[in-house]
Amino acid sequence: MKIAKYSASGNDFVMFHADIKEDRTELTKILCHRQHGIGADGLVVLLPSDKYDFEWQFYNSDGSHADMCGNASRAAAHYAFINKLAPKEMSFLTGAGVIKARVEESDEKSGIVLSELTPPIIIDKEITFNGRSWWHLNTGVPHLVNFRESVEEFDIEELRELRYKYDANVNIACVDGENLRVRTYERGVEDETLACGTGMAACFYRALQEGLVGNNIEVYPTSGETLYLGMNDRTITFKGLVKNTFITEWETTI
Ligand SMILES: N[C@H](CCC[C@H](N)C(=O)O)C(=O)O
Repeated sequence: MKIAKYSASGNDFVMFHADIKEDRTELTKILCHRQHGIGADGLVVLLPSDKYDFEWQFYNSDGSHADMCGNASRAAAHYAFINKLAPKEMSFLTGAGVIKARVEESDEKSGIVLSELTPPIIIDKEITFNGRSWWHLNTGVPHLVNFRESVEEFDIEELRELRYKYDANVNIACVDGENLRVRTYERGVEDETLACGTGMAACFYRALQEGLVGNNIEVYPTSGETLYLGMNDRTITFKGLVKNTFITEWETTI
C-alpha cells in the first residue's frame, strides 16, 4: 500500500486513500508511533464519496477519532489534487461537516492550500481556571483559549489538566503586533504539537471577538511557520504551506 507523509506547518500526518471505510484505530497507533512506526500526529484516509470529491477518516496518533483537523484538511487537499482524486477547488466530508479547500500553488512535493473551516461556535466565555479567563469554542473540534503576555508562559501540566477537564484541545496565545502567536496542547496526541489549525482558528476568533486583531492576520504556531487566517461572511479561512515529505510502500504486518 502506498503511504504518504505530510507536514502542515509542523503538524504531521500519515496519509493514504482506500476504497473501504473500516476501523483503522490499531493501524493508526502502529503507523503514527514515533519509534515503532512512521511517526505522526495523526492518520488521514481518503475514501470515495457519491456527493463530494471524497470523504475522510481522521485519527489522532493515540488512535482516537476526531471530527476535524485544520492542518490535515490542507494536507489532504494537496494529496487529493496530486493523486487526481479532486480538482484544485474541492469539497470533502469530515466528521465536522463539509470542508471546502483550494490548492493555490502546488507541485508534487508541496503546495499552498486554503481551507474553509466550519463556522466557529462559542460554547462558554466565562471559564476561570487558575485565575485566568478561558473561552471554550468549537472550530471543528473543541478548544480552550487563553490570552497571556507571552506564549513562553506555557505550563504543560496546567494545559493537560484542562484538556481532561473539558475533553478539549488547549491553546495559549498572545498578540504580536497585528498578529498572533499560538501554542497548543493537542487532545489525542497528548502533548504540544508544532501547529494546530483549528486551535489557531479558535484563538483568532476569540481575538477577533475581543477586538484584539483585524479580519485577516498572520498566526505563528510553535513551528514558527506563517499561517494566514481570515474571517469571511461565512466562516474562518486558513491558509499555508503543506509539504509531502515522503512516499513509501507499506506492507501491514498486523
Ligand atoms: N487533536 C484534535 C484533532 C486535530 C486538530 C489539529 N491537529 C488541527 O490542525 O486542527 C482533537 O482531537 O480534537
